Amino acid sequence: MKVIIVKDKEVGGKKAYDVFVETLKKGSRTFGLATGGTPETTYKQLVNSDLDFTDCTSVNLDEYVGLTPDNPQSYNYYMHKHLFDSKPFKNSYLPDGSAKDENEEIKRYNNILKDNPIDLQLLGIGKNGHIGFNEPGSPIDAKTRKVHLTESTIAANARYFKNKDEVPQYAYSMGIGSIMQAKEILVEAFGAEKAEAVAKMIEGKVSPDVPASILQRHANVTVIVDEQAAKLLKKDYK
Ligand SMILES: O=P(O)(O)OC[C@H]1O[C@](O)(CO)[C@@H](O)[C@@H]1O
Repeated sequence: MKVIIVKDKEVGGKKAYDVFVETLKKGSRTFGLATGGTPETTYKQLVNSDLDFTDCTSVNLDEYVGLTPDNPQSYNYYMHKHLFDSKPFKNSYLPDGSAKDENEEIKRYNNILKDNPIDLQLLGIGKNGHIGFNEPGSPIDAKTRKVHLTESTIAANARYFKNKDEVPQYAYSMGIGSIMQAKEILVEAFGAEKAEAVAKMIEGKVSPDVPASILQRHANVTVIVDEQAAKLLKKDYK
């Protein structure tokens, strides 16, 4: 893993932007995208740049089950607000939280992933080490599936809802197996509350108990963390 420690999330967003520029130069055209607070500074950099994604495809990691794409708490809405409305892609795919037939929706999304191998996958990390919505204990070879969110994730994401009870209990998430298929992976983590998960991801034992630790087995991972999120790392990454 290549570890880059930056002062704060603003600088982190700029470094992530550089990774996007480099990978576009190499010919990357399919991007796996994440939501949540973490990638916001990255999307801000992309939006304020002259990069053009109109010949690119995006495939998002996850979506809440039960939310329609026009629901302001849905990840579909988030992506339009933070990226797609300013930087449209040729094709943008997200799981459809309002799909009537859940099994069909999962099949549809796995076919999308088969047809659109990801060049660069952007990831955040949950406080409990989740990537996408792959909570601790998730199988490491899983494809897209419906997952039950943990209390820790529901509590963390409640800040986007009126109250905790409004947070959906289930989500569709790309599995760890699908994430590991990406040619290149970029993980971002900012803030002290991510420090423990970051240390376990980079320096801990590889274990399904910390889904992000599986990334140690991927050949091309860059991690961008701010000083707070890096504070429990033992090795020197300068
Ligand atoms: O970036 P946040 O809001 O701290 O969330 C951590 C991660 O959990 C998720 O929200 C789960 O999908 C990711 O998208 C995100 O990067």
